[in-house]
Amino acid sequence: SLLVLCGRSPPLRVSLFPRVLLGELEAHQDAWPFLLPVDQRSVPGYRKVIRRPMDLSTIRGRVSSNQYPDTEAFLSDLALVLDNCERFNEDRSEIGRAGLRLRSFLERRWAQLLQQS
Ligand SMILES: Cn1cc(C(=O)NCCN)ccc1=O
Repeated sequence: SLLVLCGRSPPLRVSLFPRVLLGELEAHQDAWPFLLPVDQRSVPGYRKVIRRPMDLSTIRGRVSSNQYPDTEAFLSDLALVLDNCERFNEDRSEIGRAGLRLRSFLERRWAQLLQQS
């Protein structure tokens, strides 16, 4: 019926934006600190300071198993990765700088994708 044709779910290409963005983040040269969960045994203080650890492989698993109810839940896990990084690392450290550069890329790239929606 017409309702099916003008359904409220986002157009297919828009619903693929998270996968497009995640693939580019995983390939980004500044993603290396964020690809896997921080090893809490080898990073003193991490477990106490960071209450909700998050990383790109965990997000990839959730995307692949459709665990995100909406795009906002996906974006909020991405923000958590970078917020944790800013909380735990000095801005001028290697990892701190990588986090700031990756966040800048993420924000610019997401805005670009939205212009295509
Ligand atoms: C995001 N993040 C990563 C590390 C780390 O050591 N990652 C291993 C890189 N090979 C330490 C602190 C931190 O906030």
